[in-house]
Amino acid sequence: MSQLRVGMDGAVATVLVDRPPVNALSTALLGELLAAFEALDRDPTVRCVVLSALGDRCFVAGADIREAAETPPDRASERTALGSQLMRRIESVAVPVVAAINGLCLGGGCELAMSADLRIASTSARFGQPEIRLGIMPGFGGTQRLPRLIGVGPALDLMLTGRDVDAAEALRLGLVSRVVAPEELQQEAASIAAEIAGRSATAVRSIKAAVRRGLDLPLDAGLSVEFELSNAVRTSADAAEGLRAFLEKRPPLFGQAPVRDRD
Ligand SMILES: CCCCCCCCCCCCC/C=C/C(=O)SCCNC(=O)CCNC(=O)[C@H](O)C(C)(C)COP(=O)(O)OP(=O)(O)OC[C@H]1O[C@@H](n2cnc3c(N)ncnc32)[C@H](O)[C@@H]1OP(=O)(O)O
Repeated sequence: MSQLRVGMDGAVATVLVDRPPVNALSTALLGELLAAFEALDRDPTVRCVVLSALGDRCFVAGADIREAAETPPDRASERTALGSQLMRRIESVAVPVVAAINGLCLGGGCELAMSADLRIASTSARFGQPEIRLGIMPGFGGTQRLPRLIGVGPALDLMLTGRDVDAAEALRLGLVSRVVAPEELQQEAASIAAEIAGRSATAVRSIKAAVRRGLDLPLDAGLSVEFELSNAVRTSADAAEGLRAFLEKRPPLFGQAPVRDRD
């Protein structure tokens, strides 16, 4: 039975994890998530994705410990590789992914949240990389993404102590960009996604591409990526429409999403 609920609301796709009791990432669930994001990335009608989970107790409480304990050590790397591949694939989706963290976001769950482009949380959310408590370490990208998001010191604090932090501290650290009441979370995520989906798809995709490609580059090379993409956007039909609409004091009517040529 599927452990994901994938739906569409206009140009916004929603991916909800549904694997009680804690939405632990089993190999099967990792595979379902990978297939879902690959399908969404091929769908030109999708302009933004919201990733969340059902209920208000757990976003994702980590990789499945029970499955891990039953996994022979010589097979463990297959699960780690699949988890890491999923996080990288989410990052490479052409449109923005908004993670709406509705509860416990631990270990592989925090790594999943960090593969999204932006994260919002409910006041009941908690974040951590407690792998060290189990005698293992993050393996789905946490040691690489967490320092990039919150700095080396705070990242090592969380990974070496295994402590978790509440939503307020996650906001202060920069791990999330907004915190709202639990009952407001899904609506907040939906309105952020709808706002993004209503913008020029060409400009939205180019901004994400420039940020993602620039993260791994020296500044001058990153500026070249921005220059290339910014010029392409500037000469797009959406740019002409956007500038004209401003001068005519009316809302712009942006065009269809560009068909993505697989890189
Ligand atoms: C796990 C490693 C997998 C990879 C294989 C090894 C390769 C090594 C490389 C590692 C690469 C993987 C990268 C990711 C790793 C991880 O994510 S490790 C796991 C990180 N998460 C945690 O450590 C959280 C563990 N859970 C808890 O701390 C608590 O359960 C909770 C989430 C805070 C909830 O607590 P509480 O409300 O008290 O309920 P519990 O009774 O503890 O739990 C309820 C039931 O849920 C089960 N459960 C909880 N977490 C998990 C989980 N991560 N996987 C599977 N099952 C989980 C728990 O056992 C309870 O079940 P029952 O006893 O049957 O009721």
